[in-house]
Amino acid sequence: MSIREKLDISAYLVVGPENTAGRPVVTIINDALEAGFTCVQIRSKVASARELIELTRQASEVIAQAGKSDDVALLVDDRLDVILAARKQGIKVDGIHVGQSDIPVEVCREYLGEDSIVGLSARTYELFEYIQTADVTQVDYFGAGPLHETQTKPDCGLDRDGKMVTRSFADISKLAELSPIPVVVGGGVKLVDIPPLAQTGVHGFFVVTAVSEADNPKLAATDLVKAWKLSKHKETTEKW
Ligand SMILES: Cc1ncc(COP(=O)(O)OP(=O)(O)O)c(N)n1
Ligand SMILES: Cc1ncsc1CCOP(=O)(O)O
Ligand SMILES: [Mg+2]
Repeated sequence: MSIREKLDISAYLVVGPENTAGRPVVTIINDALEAGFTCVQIRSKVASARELIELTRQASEVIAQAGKSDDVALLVDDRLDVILAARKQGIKVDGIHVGQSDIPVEVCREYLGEDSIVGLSARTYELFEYIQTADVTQVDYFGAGPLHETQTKPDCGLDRDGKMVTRSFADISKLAELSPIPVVVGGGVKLVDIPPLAQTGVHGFFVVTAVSEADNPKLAATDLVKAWKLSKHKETTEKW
């Protein structure tokens, strides 16, 4: 089974060198892997292409060292060029995450191939209509949010009138119900948000700050994974 078919976005780390309070990105990724995170995305708005390729190499190696190359997907935000260059150097990169104004998903699919993962950020305005009508034939999951305003992405959730729209748990439940593909929610997600988020029916959460800027990233990541699993377990047992 390809990693695309196995994709697990339940605990998804997004990280770049500008988010780690000076610590190496690869150390944060290692902590998250040990804690049970299931998906990793390299995202940097400041790193050069060469730096991104190197970060991707290190991330791929640390996933391999943990014996998780077939289970934990490694994606890069925005940079199709970086992924293609990394692959050319023999680095295992599993896919891309793009937003509404990035390279179109069809182009990503064409260049990356059928076994790769293509994630897409949902549009902010008229979100519910969009999620039901968007062409998702080339898309593996929607990224949605923000749950809360966040410094990591100040333009996140800006509506057409420039106003910030955060999503309530009721909105997110509706999103999970209407979306034809899995949804992962991020933007200001903290430990306290995990139990209600798990109950909405989305497939997972993504975080930058809650792990990569924590005093103890491994402990923070472990608590997030535990909270998600416990909430999901409770949901299953309560059904019976
Ligand atoms: C999992 C996930 N969801 C959403 C985003 C945001 O992507 P995008 O809209 O392209 O914005 P930037 O991250 O490029 O600023 C994401 N990266 N990951
Ligand atoms: C919504 C979003 N998309 C990419 S990064 C990001 C913000 C993540 O927020 P936080 O740093 O609070 O986890
Ligand atoms: Mg983008």
